[in-house]
Amino acid sequence: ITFTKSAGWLDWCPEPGAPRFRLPVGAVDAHCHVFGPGERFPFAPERKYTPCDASEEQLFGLRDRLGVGRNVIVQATCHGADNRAMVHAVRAARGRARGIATVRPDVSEGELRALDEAGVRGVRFNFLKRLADTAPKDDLATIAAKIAPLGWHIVIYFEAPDLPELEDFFATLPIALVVDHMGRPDVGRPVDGPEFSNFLRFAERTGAWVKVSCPERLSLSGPPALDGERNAYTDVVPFARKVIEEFPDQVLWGTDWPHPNLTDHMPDDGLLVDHIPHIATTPELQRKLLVDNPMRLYWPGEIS
Ligand SMILES: O=C(O)/C=C(\C=C(/O)C(=O)O)C(=O)O
Repeated sequence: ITFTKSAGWLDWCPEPGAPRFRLPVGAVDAHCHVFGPGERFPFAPERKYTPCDASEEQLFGLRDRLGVGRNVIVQATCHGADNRAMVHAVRAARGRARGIATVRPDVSEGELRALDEAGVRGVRFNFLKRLADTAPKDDLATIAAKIAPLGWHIVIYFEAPDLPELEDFFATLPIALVVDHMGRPDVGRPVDGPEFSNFLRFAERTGAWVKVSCPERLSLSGPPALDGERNAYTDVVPFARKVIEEFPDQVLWGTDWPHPNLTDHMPDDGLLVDHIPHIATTPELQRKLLVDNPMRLYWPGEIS
């Protein structure tokens, strides 16, 4: 089977620059994906975009180039609930990766146990209509109840305007929550305005973990060419810095490689690493963000 990439698709950066910021040993890229390869792991018929191929070998090549130690590989919506590509990549990492799956409410206990044995530690609920048809809340609650005995958590991907309608449902879920990309705030609004304050209150209320990832998705000021500064994405910095300083023990970082559905530019992953000291401004905050927090969530048995 061959697949044609969606119109306007941007491939990931083939030669990311070496980061100036040295990641601490054992740093975890807590949000990344693999795509296919399509001829081996076909993309789902119900997908809403068709990506390029992005294999585990290429992901691990980036990991090593950036100085990352481990990965959390999140099932991409283009694969629907067919987790084979993600599971293959997690297994290929030989203990240096965990997985986040997509499952349907009729998933069996045996299927969940097999995913757990492979290194999966959670499922993702996606609320972006451009990515997937969101399952009814009853189905999501069914999935949450099924995965709770495994000690898994739920990764939630939503946009800031949708939080008020979703917040009470999220608060009823009986297991830990991990929020993708800070809940996608509108960084054109004030960081101390009602919208982001509402998000911070939600994180406080639910104890949710927060990924301070994807400045390239959220920025209105854009990549370095426009800013002229190495750290770029300067308009996202206050939001990420605020989350890190409010919840230093509940934040995670990720590259989001291979960066699906970016339209105006493709980030240099080395630049995304150089963004870190601008948002986590001390070695202690960097260590929590990059090592301590993701290890506690994904490799609790390996914390020395
Ligand atoms: O990679 C991301 O986290 C963001 C996006 C896509 C997905 O997460 C996905 O398809 O699974 C997006 O915003 O298009």
